[in-house]
Amino acid sequence: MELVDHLRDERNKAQFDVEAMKVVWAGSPQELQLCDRMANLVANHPAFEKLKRPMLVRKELFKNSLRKAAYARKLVIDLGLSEEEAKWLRFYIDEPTYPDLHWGMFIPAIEGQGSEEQKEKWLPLSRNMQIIGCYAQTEMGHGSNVQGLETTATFDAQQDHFIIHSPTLTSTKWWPGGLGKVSTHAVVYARLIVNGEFHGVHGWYNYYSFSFFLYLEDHSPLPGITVGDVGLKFGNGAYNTMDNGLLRFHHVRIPRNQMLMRVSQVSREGKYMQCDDVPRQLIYGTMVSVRQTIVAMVSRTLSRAVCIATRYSALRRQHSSSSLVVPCFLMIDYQSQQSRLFPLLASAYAFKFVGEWLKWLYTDVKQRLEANDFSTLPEAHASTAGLKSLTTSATVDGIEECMKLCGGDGYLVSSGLPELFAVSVPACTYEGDNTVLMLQVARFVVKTVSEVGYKEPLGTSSYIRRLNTLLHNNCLVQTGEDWVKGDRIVEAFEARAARMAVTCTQHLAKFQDPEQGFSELSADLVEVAVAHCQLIVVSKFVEKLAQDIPGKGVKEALEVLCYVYALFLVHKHQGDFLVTGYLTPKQASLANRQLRILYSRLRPNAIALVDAFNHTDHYLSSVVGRYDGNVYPNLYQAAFNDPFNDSHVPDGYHQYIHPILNQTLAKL
Ligand SMILES: CCCCCCCCCC/C=C\CCCCCCCC(=O)SCCNC(=O)CCNC(=O)[C@H](O)C(C)(C)COP(=O)(O)OP(=O)(O)OC[C@H]1O[C@@H](n2cnc3c(N)ncnc32)[C@H](O)[C@@H]1OP(=O)(O)O
Ligand SMILES: Cc1cc2nc3c(=O)[nH]c(=O)nc-3n(C[C@H](O)[C@H](O)[C@H](O)COP(=O)(O)OP(=O)(O)OC[C@H]3O[C@@H](n4cnc5c(N)ncnc54)[C@H](O)[C@@H]3O)c2cc1C
Repeated sequence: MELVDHLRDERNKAQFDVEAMKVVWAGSPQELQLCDRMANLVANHPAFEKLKRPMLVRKELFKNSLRKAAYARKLVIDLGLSEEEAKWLRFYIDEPTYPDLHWGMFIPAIEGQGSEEQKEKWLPLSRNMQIIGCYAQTEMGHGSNVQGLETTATFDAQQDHFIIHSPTLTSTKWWPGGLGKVSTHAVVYARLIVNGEFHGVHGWYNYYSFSFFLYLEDHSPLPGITVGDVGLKFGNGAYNTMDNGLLRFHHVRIPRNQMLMRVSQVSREGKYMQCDDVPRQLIYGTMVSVRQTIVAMVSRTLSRAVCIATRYSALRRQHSSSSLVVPCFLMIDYQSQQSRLFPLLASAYAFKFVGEWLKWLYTDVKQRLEANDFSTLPEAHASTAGLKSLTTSATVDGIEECMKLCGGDGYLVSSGLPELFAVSVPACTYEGDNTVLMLQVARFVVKTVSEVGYKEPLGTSSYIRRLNTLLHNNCLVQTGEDWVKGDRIVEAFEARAARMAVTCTQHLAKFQDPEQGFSELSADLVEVAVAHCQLIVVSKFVEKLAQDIPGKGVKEALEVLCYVYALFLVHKHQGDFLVTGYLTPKQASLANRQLRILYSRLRPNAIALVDAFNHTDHYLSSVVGRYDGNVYPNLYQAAFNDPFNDSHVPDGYHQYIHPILNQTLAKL
């Protein structure tokens, strides 16, 4: 039977080579081929069916996710998949499970913080999954505040042991993924006590937390250990496939050599030593690595929501105001729909490119760290923290907007959007609360501004070198067309970021106690950080356009997306641009007018731009976002696939409805 493509007319409107755009989106022909292969492997394997997931209760859901993880492992072994292929396989299975933490945090923590000897011992076991690990840092009373961790690790020189203990209820390890039911091991963060003294006192810290490699359980917990799941989380399905756990220690003894010893060591005699050439911040290294991975992945999450909303918008018709009978307007042709949808489409591409750049930055930093060069660590910390915060917040807001853009049908689980929202929301909190991370960026920016004159700003903050120009030269835009020039756009974002940073730095200087100033100005500081991070995203998009991009019309389509992203932000934050005096109201309104023109240029390419994401229907798992656009019969069918429609008479009908109809409520 010939398949009807309900979006064919839309696809025919494309003004660029979609196959070439797929390569740009994927990053390279090899990446495209790899993702395509793994996506289809998952889509065509019955073990990875996921449509019934939201109907399962927690225990069934969890068992189902264990089954999928086991099949994934079997595929990795049977097909001899590489670590990179296995990563994409897990990604397309599209279900948070314990291997994410095992591969994403437990192994990187050992790689980053273990001594050579420890790595040699534990990494092969971990990589073969003979042990399964998690990353136990957060406690019930301390998440953002890592300095506040209360779990203790006391050295017992007599027995050459550490004694791990949870002294208070609030010191209970709380939230680590994979901890609750599955992990056999954990990297546990704790305060180190040697000879009755807290160690590692430093200018920045009252005390440090240290990481220990711990054996947790083999079916039942070891003596002195209490372990469990933190309980049901938001959303049907969603993050409930993960066993986020709780963990308490009652004077649990572990051998001394289970302290991860790259950053600091405790000798047999109980002597504490910090490696001179390794900065303390390295114990935060795993978080930097995962924040980078989140940024690398987040564009796919946003692209998925945008793909669903764009396809449905290009299918569903509404009535024109002149005729309430004949449906004529496609939803996507409403200017108001475009002004909500197209910036999200542009954001997905913008986040993809900034994610690529961040991956490059992180790879470079990692190589330097291995050679004990720590000079670019502050830049890497600020960029990973800030971009993780900016992109996850925008993505989660974007998914919610996509749900609304699909009207009532977006709210149906069969649209794929509610579960996507529920599974994504915690990304704004895990791996660092987004506000707390923005405050870290603000510290970095303010410090850079304060050091002007005696320390050269580098990398993403090098615009601060031109502070004088950015503070005093105002925008030169005279026409709408002036706004679609890369250097002009970047300069506008630089001037806004620099002016906001300088104002905040001046306000901070008025406080005698800098920490009090930082606390009182924290809301303004977050805005400074947002401006700095948006500048990074815009400038990386503009830099991408300067590269050689093959394929008919591809570069032109990307240019439109880049300016939509940038001018949307100018419009949204026009208060910043006006208050800092960089823009006049006329220039701001020219930017907005140009944005509308760009929307009309983007419109014919909209469907082709979401097709270029190359998402399978399995990955989208959305009736309204299907590739063939055959929405209505499938929407109708999906209603009857709901087990609630198995019977016309629901449980309880006879018991609770009949008494009302029969006027026999008195017998209840
Ligand atoms: C929307 C959909 C998203 C879809 C994403 C898909 C994801 C796929 C990825 C798959 C991979 C893995 C799966 C992951 C699943 C999620 C798991 C979640 C796991 C966790 O949540 S683990 C726990 C994370 N916890 C945190 O992040 C805690 C946050 N808090 C902190 O980081 C710190 O406490 C702090 C905020 C940095 C503050 O610390 P402190 O007060 O001690 O420090 P100061 O502010 O005084 O700074 C001191 C000094 O140190 C510098 N610095 C701080 N942090 C770092 C760092 N990480 N690296 C380097 N340097 C750092 C700071 O700049 C200061 O320097 P200065 O003195 O100014 O020079
Ligand atoms: C799904 C999920 C998975 C997780 N997985 C893991 C894991 O595998 N391992 C692990 O160790 N942890 C994990 N966590 C824990 C996670 O890292 C923490 O929740 C996170 O770091 C935030 O800490 P918190 O919950 O204590 O929030 P808090 O720090 O209490 O923050 C609460 C509020 O206070 C504000 N706030 C806090 N501090 C400041 C400040 N200094 N200035 C201004 N505002 C502030 C925040 O912005 C936020 O609005 C996970 C969490 C979730 C939700």
